[in-house]
Amino acid sequence: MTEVADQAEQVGAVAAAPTPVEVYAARTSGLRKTYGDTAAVAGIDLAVPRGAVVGVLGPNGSGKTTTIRMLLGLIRPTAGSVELLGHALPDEADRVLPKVGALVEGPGFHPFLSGRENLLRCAAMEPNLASQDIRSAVDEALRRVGLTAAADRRFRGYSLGMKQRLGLAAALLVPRELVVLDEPTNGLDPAGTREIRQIIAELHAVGTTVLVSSHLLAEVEATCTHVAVMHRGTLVAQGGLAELLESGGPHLMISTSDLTAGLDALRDNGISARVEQQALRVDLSEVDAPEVLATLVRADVGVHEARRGRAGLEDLFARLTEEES
Ligand SMILES: Nc1ncnc2c1ncn2[C@@H]1O[C@H](COP(=O)(O)OP(=O)(O)OP(=O)(O)O)[C@@H](O)[C@H]1O
Repeated sequence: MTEVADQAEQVGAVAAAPTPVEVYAARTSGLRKTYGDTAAVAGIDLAVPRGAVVGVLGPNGSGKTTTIRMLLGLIRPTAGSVELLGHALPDEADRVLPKVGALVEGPGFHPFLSGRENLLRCAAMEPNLASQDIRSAVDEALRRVGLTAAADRRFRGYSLGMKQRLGLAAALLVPRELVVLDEPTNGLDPAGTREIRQIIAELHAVGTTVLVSSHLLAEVEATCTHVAVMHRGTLVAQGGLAELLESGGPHLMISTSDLTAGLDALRDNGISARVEQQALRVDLSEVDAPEVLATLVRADVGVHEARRGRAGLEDLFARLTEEES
């Protein structure tokens, strides 16, 4: 497992002077939540580096939402601790939560008020927003999520995607140091999904840390600098996306004149291979590329092209969360 914590600890050690806690926007230690006999989250040490865009991935029921709710102080952990922007939760919640924007399931908007009216109510509760700035902050947040035209319609009539956008607008009412988004693309069409990607990129560009849970691996691969993979309430991997993908191991994709003959030749020589996208795919963790090619040539299998590939996030995710059965 590639540990972000290790890297961050090293950064802290080299920098020496600043408080090491500043390396993280969020950190948990032994964080656990049980419901009866079910451990929704089974004691995790999550480390979210400042300035990163961290994608929290995991199959249904793996504990993503429960983790996010504990991070935001919405539910109380059974055990373990949470630190946000260097402050312990829940003791220092009042100090730190105004700096954290969040989009979590079921935002409590009023169904009979318009989107704008709902946001005005949210804005009035923001301690870091002066009353004379409320109107312009609401207008800007509505514009940013593409809701200006629908701003004066009742929330009750909003589509799921519009409700998501309004939740995001509430999270973005004031500049935040950390933005936490639970499944932000839920209910959005491809254009809406692209807009969320754009908003995350904008937040990242100004140094905001973003923690985003998602089922969409391609989305995470395109937007995130780091990933945390959850499975059955545990954290099975966390770290920089590039390093984690690298740890997935390189492979060779070979186009040949005869896939079946190629597959047989490799297997006869103890090299495991499979057919993928009309090519032979050979894992290079136990054999090197020249040996693979020499084996094919010896068996008189024509090699048209051979190129090294890296495991994608989908491969990595499948490997980490495969059921043992
Ligand atoms: N309030 C609760 N009472 C009982 N069990 C719960 C409660 N909340 C969550 N769980 C259980 O805890 C586990 C983790 O749920 P959680 O919602 O955190 O997973 P998730 O990864 O967010 O799933 P999904 O991707 O489906 O949203 C599941 O088995 C779920 O049924």
